[in-house]
Amino acid sequence: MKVAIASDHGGVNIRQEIIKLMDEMGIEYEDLGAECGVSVDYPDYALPVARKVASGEVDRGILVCGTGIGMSIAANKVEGIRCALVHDTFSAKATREHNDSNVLAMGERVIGAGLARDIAKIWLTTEFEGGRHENRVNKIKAIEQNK
Ligand SMILES: O=C(CO)[C@H](O)[C@H](O)[C@H](O)COP(=O)(O)O
Repeated sequence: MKVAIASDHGGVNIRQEIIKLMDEMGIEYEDLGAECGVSVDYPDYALPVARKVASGEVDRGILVCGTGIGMSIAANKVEGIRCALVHDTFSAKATREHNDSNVLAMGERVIGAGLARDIAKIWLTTEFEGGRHENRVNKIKAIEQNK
């Protein structure tokens, strides 16, 4: 699996923690910034990650900002992206099993690095269940295509 990861200035610490986790897990990743200590605009970081996931260049994306909200709103504007804003381990598992989410967003001003690490680990290792959930995800895809 290959993952693209990015944060704005509000999410640098959790991004570094998740990069450490992916190194430990042997997961290949592309780190798309932002540089530490510079104030940036989160859509400029959400978009490249979302586009790489949507095009199939990478399998998944992880985005971190202060709340995770701005990143998730921006990423979900890209066709094919199902970005889940997650701050608990139950949702991390459920959004993979039920929504087949392909981007994870978290907020560094909301949760600590330890919980973010647990969430990312679960999200990265949980499979989509398919079945009834596949029908529902297909309905989301149909909305995108105005069907
Ligand atoms: O997108 C956000 C809010 O929805 C993020 O939390 C940003 O990191 C935040 O808005 C950045 O705020 P700052 O005051 O410029 O640090």
